[in-house]
Amino acid sequence: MKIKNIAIVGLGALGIMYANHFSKKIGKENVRIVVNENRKKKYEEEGIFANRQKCSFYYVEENEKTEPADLILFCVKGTSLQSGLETARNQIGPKTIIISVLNGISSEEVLADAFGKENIIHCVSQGMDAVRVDNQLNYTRMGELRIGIDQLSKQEQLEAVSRFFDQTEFPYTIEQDIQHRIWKKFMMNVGINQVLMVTEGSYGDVQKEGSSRELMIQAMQEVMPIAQAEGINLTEQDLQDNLELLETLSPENMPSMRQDGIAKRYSEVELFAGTVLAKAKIHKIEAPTNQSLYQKIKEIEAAYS
Ligand SMILES: NC(=O)C1=CN([C@@H]2O[C@H](COP(=O)(O)OP(=O)(O)OC[C@H]3O[C@@H](n4cnc5c(N)ncnc54)[C@H](OP(=O)(O)O)[C@@H]3O)[C@@H](O)[C@H]2O)C=CC1
Ligand SMILES: CC(C)(CO)C(=O)C(=O)O
Repeated sequence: MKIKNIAIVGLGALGIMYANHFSKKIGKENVRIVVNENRKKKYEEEGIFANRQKCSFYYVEENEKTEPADLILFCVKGTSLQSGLETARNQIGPKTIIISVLNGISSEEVLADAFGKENIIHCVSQGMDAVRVDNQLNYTRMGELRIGIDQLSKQEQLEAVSRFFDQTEFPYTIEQDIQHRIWKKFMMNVGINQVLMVTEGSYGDVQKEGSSRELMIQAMQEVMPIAQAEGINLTEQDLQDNLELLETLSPENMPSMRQDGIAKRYSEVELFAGTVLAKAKIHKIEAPTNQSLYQKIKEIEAAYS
């Protein structure tokens, strides 16, 4: 199994970064950006820029019948995953390997329900400082994808992805326990993303001691007993590791959810506090900080004009 082409659904902060990288490495004709007619028109008219350089991308319309892609990357927000599934449908065949870079703990399940679980490689994207405003993406750190499999039968697909990433000099790490990694990142997002959306802050505000940092840590701590109840051994050490990773981010940058707040886009709160609260209820665990963040974020969104 050799990956020769890929499809990308969602040309936002991460989608632009990955599309730009792979287009340069394997030729833009092998990197399909799957879009509807309106998005294609907009992207072609306005252009897409990565670090102020105009990108050259190959757009494929979602209703076009083509050969299935060898690999597809889902780079939409959780709020658009359902529409992303429809956009992707014509790109996915029985051998297409599927990767979701979405935050949260549920996108792989949603994709498995739609396309089967056989070809899904689990993934976490982390360590980037990508900031997108409209068609302009800026970043200094591309971060990496952490990938892994939930069953041994997927070893061949994992190896194919690994060879492709090596060939294209794409940063990645193979995780032995990908579920743990996904929950660890989830804990981080539950803290950083939600608190900085509510406080309208940037990473610098939670890198120093103070009320924002305290709130962030409280929100993260509430994830731990829930993870334990779900059979994931998330510990205080994982929280400390997340705090260390946070130190590496540029103080003036901000997480994707704060970028949503600025752009008055509906956020991924359902992937974060929404999920924490749903699971807390099942396991009869208190999560007051997430309850309060959930309400505040919903109030912010209700005030969008
Ligand atoms: N930004 C970051 O630094 C990081 C983000 N993540 C996660 O990665 C995921 C993607 O985030 P991010 O890149 O910031 O998201 P963005 O909001 O920047 O981009 C999402 C893009 O998907 C497009 N889109 C939505 N629906 C469709 C569709 N049906 N077909 C094609 N395109 C579609 C949107 O277009 P339109 O605007 O027209 O709706 C938008 O351009 C999220 O889950 C996020 O939490 C993870 C780590 C870091
Ligand atoms: C970890 C962080 C905060 C930045 O990489 C992220 O995942 C996001 O912005 O959604």
